[in-house]
Amino acid sequence: MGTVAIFGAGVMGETLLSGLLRSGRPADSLVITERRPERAAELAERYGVRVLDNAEAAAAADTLVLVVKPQDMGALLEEVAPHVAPGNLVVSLAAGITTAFLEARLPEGRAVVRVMPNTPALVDQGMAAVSSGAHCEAAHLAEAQGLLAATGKVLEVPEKLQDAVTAISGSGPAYIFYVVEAMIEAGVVLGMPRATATELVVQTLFGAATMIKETGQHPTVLREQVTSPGGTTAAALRVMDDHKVRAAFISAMEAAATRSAELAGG
Ligand SMILES: NC(=O)C1=CN([C@@H]2O[C@H](COP(=O)(O)OP(=O)(O)OC[C@H]3O[C@@H](n4cnc5c(N)ncnc54)[C@H](O)[C@@H]3O)[C@@H](O)[C@H]2O)C=CC1
Ligand SMILES: O=C(O)[C@@H]1CCC=N1
Repeated sequence: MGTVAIFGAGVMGETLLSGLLRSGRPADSLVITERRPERAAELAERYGVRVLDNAEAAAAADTLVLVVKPQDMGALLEEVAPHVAPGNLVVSLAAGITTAFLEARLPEGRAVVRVMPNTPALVDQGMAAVSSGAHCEAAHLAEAQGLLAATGKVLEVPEKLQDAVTAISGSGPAYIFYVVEAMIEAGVVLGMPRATATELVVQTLFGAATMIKETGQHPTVLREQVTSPGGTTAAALRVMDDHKVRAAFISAMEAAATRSAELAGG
C-alpha cells in the first residue's frame, strides 16, 4: 500500500483522514501537511499520523490529495510540483479546480483526478464524484475511487458536470441543514420546546431519507402520500409555492454551480 499525503487538514482533510483510518488504512501510510501549526499538532495527536511540510510530503507520497481552498491551490501546487514523480497520482478535492488547472501547474504527463466529496463522509455516508485528467490510467482512477469509497458512495462523471455536482452533493448538506434549522425554528414558533422540535425534525428527515432510498419510489409519489385532500400538508405546500421555494432552490443551485466555475480564477 503506497503512502497517501493529505495537503490541508481542515474540515474536509480531516474527514478524509479519519475515514481512511476507520476503513483500516494504517496510520504509518498516511501523512498530512497543514499551514496552521496548532491544527497540525491537534490532528497528529488525535490520529497518530506524521506531519510533514509540503515539499517533504510530496516527495514521500505516492498519492497526493490536495484539500486546500481553491484560492490556495496555485500556491500549494508551486510548492509540491517539483516533487511529484512520474507515476504518482495527484487528487484534488477543491471546488472549481479543473484537471487542466492542475496539469498546467505540474510536470508534463502527471496523472490527476478531480473529486467533489461532501461532509457526510464523516459518518461514512459521503457522496463523491470523480473525473480523470488527460494522463490518468485506469489504475490511477481506481486508486482515487478507492480512497473515496472508504467513506461512502463514489460516482464517475464527465468533468463538465463537476460544477453541477458541487452545487448538488458538494454544497447539498448545507441546504438540508438550513431546512432543518428552519423547521426547528418553526416548532419553537408553534410553542414547542427546542429539544422536542429538534428530535421531531431530525427523525423526520432521517425517516424521509430512508424512505426515498429504500422504497425506490419517486419523491413526488411519496409527497402525494402525505398530502391529504384539503389537509394540513396541502395548506403548507400551498404557502411554499406562494413563496416560490422550488424556484429558489433551482436559482440557488445555479448560483452554486456558477460560483464553482469561477473559483479556479481566484
Ligand atoms: N467543507 C466542505 O463541505 C467541502 C469542501 N470541499 C473542498 O475542500 C477544500 C477544503 O475545504 P475545507 O476543508 O472546508 O476548508 P478548511 O479551510 O477547513 O481547510 C483547508 C485547510 O488547508 C490549510 N492550508 C491552506 N493552504 C495550505 C498550504 N499551502 N499548505 C498546507 N495547508 C494549507 C488551511 O490552514 C486549512 O486548515 C476546498 O477546496 C473545498 O472546495 C469540497 C467538498 C465539500
Ligand atoms: O462551499 C464551498 O465552496 C465548498 C465546496 C462544496 C462545499 N463546500
